[in-house]
Order: sequence, then C-alpha cells, then structure tokens
Amino acid sequence: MSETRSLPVQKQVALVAHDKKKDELVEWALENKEILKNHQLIATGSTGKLIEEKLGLPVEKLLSGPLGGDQQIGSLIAEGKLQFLVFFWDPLEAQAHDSDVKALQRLAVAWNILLASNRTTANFVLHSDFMEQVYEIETPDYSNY
Ligand SMILES: O=C(CO)COP(=O)(O)O
Repeated sequence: MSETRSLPVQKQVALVAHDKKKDELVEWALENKEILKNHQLIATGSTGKLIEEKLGLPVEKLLSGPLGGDQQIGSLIAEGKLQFLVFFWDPLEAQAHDSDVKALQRLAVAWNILLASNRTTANFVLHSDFMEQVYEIETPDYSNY
C-alpha cells in the first residue's frame, strides 16, 4: 500500500553533477533558468556554487558530494523534503565515493521521487505539469519493513 501526497506548486529541486558533467548541467540550467527560478534549488557543494555563479539564482548549498553532500540529499529524500533530483552522474568515470552515489540513487527510487540522470529526462520533467501545478505522488508505505 502506498500513500498519496500532494506536492505544492513550488518544488524542491536538487541539482547534482559529477565533475565532467558539470558543464552540461550548467548549460541545461541556463537554458531553463526561467522555470528553475520559480522553485527552490538545493545542490551539493561544488555544483551549487557553480549554478549560483552562472545563473545568479539562490541555491542552498550542502557539503561537497564526496564529503557527505550526496548523503545529505539522500536524507532530504527520506524525510520527504525533496521532490525532484537532477543528478547528472558520469557513466564513464569511476567515483571514489561510488557507495554514496549508489545510496543517493537508491533512496530516490525507494521513495519514488522524480530522478533525472540525463538532459532528455530532465527536460521532460521540467517542462511538464509537475513543475506548474499541485501534483499527487505516491509515497511507498514501508511500515512492514
Ligand atoms: O560528487 C557529486 C555527486 O556524487 C557532486 O558533488 P559536488 O557538487 O560537490 O562536486
């Protein structure tokens, strides 16, 4: 059984990118600044600093990903405080903090939140009703676990 939750119009959006994917994330965010500015942006440390500099929008910056930032984002997901994770992870390079990367991806799936790992998916979500309306999502019930 799952529970339905109504998400407010203004969404909490997390932006995270591995080093070689940061330019792509910044480019995507610049293209979509008009939409992103209507939402609350959260990011891991280095990604957040870049987005803030390049977009001039306020970003809540957590720790750097490898130093706990990925886990902080995961914790927001588990607490129901994040509704959309844009995570441009690098498919071509091993990460020293791979266990944190996996844990973050795992929690996004476990809590059924929107997760975009590439630009095409990020565009679909960002240009959808989800970003403009109160939206109902299913939150899994783990009370038997
Ligand atoms: O490592 C990251 C995601 O796994 C991103 O962290 P930074 O934004 O601090 O580079």
